[in-house]
Amino acid sequence: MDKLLITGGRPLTGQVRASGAKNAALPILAATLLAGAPVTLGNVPPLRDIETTLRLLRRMGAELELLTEDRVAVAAGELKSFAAPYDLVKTMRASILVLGPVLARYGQADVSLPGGCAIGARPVNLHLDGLRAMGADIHVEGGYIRARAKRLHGACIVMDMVSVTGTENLMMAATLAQGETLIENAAREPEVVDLAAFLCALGARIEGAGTDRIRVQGVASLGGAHYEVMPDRIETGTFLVAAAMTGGSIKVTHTRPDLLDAVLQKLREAGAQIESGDDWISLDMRGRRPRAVDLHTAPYPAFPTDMQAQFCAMNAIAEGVGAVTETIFENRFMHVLELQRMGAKIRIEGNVAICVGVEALTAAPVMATDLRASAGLVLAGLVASGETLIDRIYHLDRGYDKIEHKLSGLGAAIRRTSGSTADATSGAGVTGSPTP
Ligand SMILES: CC(=O)N[C@H]1[C@@H](OP(=O)(O)OP(=O)(O)OC[C@H]2O[C@@H](n3ccc(=O)[nH]c3=O)[C@H](O)[C@@H]2O)O[C@H](CO)[C@@H](O)[C@@H]1O
Ligand SMILES: C=C(OP(=O)(O)O)C(=O)O
Repeated sequence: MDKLLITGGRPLTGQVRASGAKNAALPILAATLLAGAPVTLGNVPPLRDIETTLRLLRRMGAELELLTEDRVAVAAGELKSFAAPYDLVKTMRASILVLGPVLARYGQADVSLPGGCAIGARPVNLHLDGLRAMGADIHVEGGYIRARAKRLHGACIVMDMVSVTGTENLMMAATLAQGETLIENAAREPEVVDLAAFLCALGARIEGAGTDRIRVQGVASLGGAHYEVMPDRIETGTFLVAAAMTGGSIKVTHTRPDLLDAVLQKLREAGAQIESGDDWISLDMRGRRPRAVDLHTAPYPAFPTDMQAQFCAMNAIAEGVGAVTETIFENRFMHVLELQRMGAKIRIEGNVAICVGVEALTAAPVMATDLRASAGLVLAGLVASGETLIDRIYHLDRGYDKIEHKLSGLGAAIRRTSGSTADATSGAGVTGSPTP
């Protein structure tokens, strides 16, 4: 099993390119199942989750061609299977995103329940309730969601909670439903907007994406298109926090500053000097230690839960006391236990992690428990004295494109080790390329 070995203490400097957004590419790939003609996608990040999705699409009968590392052609003319089996779904919750498209287009879908995971229970009741309101007959048996419908019809759906993939599933299903669907209390995340733009490029009629009220007029069929996936705001934010923690100065290119307002505001509070242009963000700490920040996670445009672990790592070595409140997932502080092992002074009170910053962390062997917890540990390793060994980095590979290459390009001492040996060359074992 691969691990990351990091020697802390080097300020990050230089320029790094953001990859395409995992959380936009996953629903867009699922949406290709709605397309009646071939689709090509660009800026698709080469990640483990993308590989899994491509495997799932191929298993269902889609024809895939990897044009370059980040460009893929998908022809999903006629599927031969309407099932998303457990062996693929168990590794990636986003597989639930095939439910809406397949049901809408083929009138049947059998999707394995994704189950709980390290960050919380993550039920899918809102997805199922919304599809039922659109006329689907849905049973959950043997761990599978079995959904049937002659043709979905439009409905007015008020979502009890803001759900990103819930909104995406219902919006995709509504594109081929009979009549109008109104989704109230919809997620406003930029990835929902990117998916809507892709669906509109296929011929869907969607208004209001990016607001909490999305209106979809169903059409009889969708065509094909070429589409470029938006940049990854969470990867961008992760690099910026890494620079802030190490007292560095970096520029992230091919990104979207307008999508990171809440994150940039907290970095400014921490003492970072930030500048931005249309597609770049620069951060300069001028060698200073960051100040601890208070924050609350909440749906977009508020502070993203997917950046919470990285800010916990920053608070761990910051000056002062910072309180981080997690309001989205009930169990998203797994990284705190590992940070404590590196000397962080953090205590958890309910859904708040209160951190008294220490001057330095010390390296320790630590265990990655989920995707962003892993990112938090990588950042801690970049500032800890000594060599930090991070185990179970397959979580990290789900969502970060060649993170060790990108960080070493910024001057970090980080390398991947394979299997039981801890002496592999830098970057060995990168599993980034999608292999459909
Ligand atoms: C692939 C993808 O885009 N993943 C993102 C998506 O996950 P995901 O879409 O799974 O997260 P949701 O927005 O659905 O979850 C928000 C909250 O709603 C609850 N809930 C959700 C659905 C449901 O049917 N019932 C229910 O109770 C969840 O348990 C959670 O407490 O949004 C999360 C919140 O921004 C991010 O952390 C994930 O990175
Ligand atoms: C929780 C995340 O992803 P997923 O919903 O795919 O588990 C994430 O990207 O931080």
